[in-house]
Amino acid sequence: MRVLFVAATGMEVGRFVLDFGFRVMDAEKKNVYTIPDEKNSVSHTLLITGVGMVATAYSLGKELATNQYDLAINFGIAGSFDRSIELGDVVEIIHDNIAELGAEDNDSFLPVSVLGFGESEFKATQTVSSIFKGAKTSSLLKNLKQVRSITVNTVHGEPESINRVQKRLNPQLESMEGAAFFYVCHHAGIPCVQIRAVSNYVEKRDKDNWKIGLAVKNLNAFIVEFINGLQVL
Ligand SMILES: O=C(O)c1cccc(C(=O)CC[C@H]2O[C@@H](n3cnc4c(=O)[nH]cnc43)[C@H](O)[C@@H]2O)c1
Repeated sequence: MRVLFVAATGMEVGRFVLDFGFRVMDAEKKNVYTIPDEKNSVSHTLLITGVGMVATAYSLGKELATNQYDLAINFGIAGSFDRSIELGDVVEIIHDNIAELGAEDNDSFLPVSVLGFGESEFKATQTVSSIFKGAKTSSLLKNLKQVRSITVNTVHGEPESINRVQKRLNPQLESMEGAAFFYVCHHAGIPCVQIRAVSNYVEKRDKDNWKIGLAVKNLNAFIVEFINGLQVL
């Protein structure tokens, strides 16, 4: 099984890279790390795309143009609108939306689907529980909360715009890459999942409230279990 791990920044993948010895194999591709297992039966690749939808679509499209994978997993940190999710919690995004893709029309927003120019809503095509169904795996891989997210170019940080997007789409999370990842995977026909750890609540911007360290630690613990779980499938 070939798995492509996709993250926006090196900051989000620290322990994961060290533990498994991912290495840059091609000097021309400094954002692509690989590690075959001893039996070469599972070949993992890690792609660091850069932050945002444009960087994600470019890097992922380029990688998938010349390589085949059985599964792609997008992982990173995210902001939460939903206060029942604790900072540091790891969740699975099963529905994502390119929230700003459309047109303003007086007081309403017309999504790109209504304009007749395509889709802005995407679903994960796999779930973690379906991947590990029937396998003896860590409890971290079980009972993962499934949530709905939006993907934005501008991180929400003002009460007025936060209220507006909550009224329109009622998202639980937001990131800057997730829906672009789903978009590319759908078009390339690659099964895809998205895992994120909550680093902050979506609120008036105050970086002192963010728990990036905790989110990255929990996210990496999850990914380590995910890779270990793949070995016993
Ligand atoms: O300094 C800032 O204001 C700031 C705002 C958003 C994100 C950052 C980062 O350093 C992380 C970028 C990375 O994290 C994801 N992320 C984390 N929290 C959020 C959020 O509340 N809304 C959207 N994206 C978020 C995002 O996917 C980026 O890849 C700094």
